[in-house]
Amino acid sequence: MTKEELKKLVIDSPSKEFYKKVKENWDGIAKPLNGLGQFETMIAQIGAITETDKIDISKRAVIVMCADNGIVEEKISSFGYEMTAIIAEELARGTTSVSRMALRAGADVIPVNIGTHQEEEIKGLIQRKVAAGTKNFYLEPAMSEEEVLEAITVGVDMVKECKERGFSILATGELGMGNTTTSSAMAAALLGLGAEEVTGMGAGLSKEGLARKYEIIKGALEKYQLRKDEPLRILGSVGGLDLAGLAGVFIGGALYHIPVIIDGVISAAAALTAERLVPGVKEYMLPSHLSKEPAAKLLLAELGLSPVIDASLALGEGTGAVLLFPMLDTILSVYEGSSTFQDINYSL
Ligand SMILES: O=C(O)c1ccc[n+]([C@@H]2O[C@H](COP(=O)([O-])O)[C@@H](O)[C@H]2O)c1
Ligand SMILES: Cc1cc2nc[nH]c2cc1C
Repeated sequence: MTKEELKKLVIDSPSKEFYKKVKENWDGIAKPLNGLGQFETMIAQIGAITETDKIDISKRAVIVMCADNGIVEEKISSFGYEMTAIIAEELARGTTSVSRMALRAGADVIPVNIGTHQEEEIKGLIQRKVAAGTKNFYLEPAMSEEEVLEAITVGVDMVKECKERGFSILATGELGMGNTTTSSAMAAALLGLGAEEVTGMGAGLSKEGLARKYEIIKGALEKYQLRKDEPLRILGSVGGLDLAGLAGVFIGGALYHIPVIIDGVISAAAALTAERLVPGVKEYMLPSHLSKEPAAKLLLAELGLSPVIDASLALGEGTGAVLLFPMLDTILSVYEGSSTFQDINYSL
């Protein structure tokens, strides 16, 4: 996709008619009005996106974008390129946290190599490598504009393929050491905040490590002088291939009318980037959990979304997003099978 094609994308609003129809179905169920709170509106939103009041989210997947970040060379993470490769292999084997959770939740795992550092192919991952990791953004921009656009296109295309394969809902996930630094830097730029307001411990850091992470992000923000309204330049300067790919997944969800679940801080940074790139995309997003990373809350608030799980998760891979599936299943069992006021011969 070119920059011009991206700019020209127009997103239709999800169907107001089906939103209303689903809400009316909820209101007919013999329970307190809006008793299932935000879950009722989530189901209505899914109905509006998929244009039906017969909600079916049985064919589901989590897309896990795997990539490396050159910024790990600045020791902002306790782990380096080797750990991305190790966990990516585990992902391919089905032995990572998200693999286990997806298995239980009835979701397929779609692991995508959008840019790991090693030259060798990681078997079992879908090969969509845009580059062998990004550049160290403390020294030079992480990616060229062409790379950013190519990574966004990978994400959009993955959703197109999922649509063709009959998936009706998608969760987002990622894997890549250093990506809480890229996400924090992006959050600071997108929200106009300082490094200390948005930066957390990532996958675990010492006190000194955290202080260095602040300094690196602060230095980059000074270096690039990013404005809130230039999402493409923000991605290229301090972002990552996983983030750009996930922004593409959110855009793809809106284009192909598939609800896309946001995961943790990296996914949330990609979600806000997608909305800034193509306004209207956020209507196709579902929040899941509130990551322990401080930027997550700020990013979700900017999108006007409130997560339903608050459990200090800080794992990534799409684990929090996958956790929403069994919750939605439980809620749908009420939507599909509960007695209505009519069934109990009660008129409101
Ligand atoms: O999703 C989150 O909110 C999240 C929070 C903390 C850590 N992570 C995961 O940990 C890795 C990044 O941690 P770090 O410290 O290397 O930036 C990456 O693989 C993420 O999937 C993810
Ligand atoms: C072991 C490990 C597993 C992960 N999964 C996602 N990010 C990760 C980071 C680490 C360090």
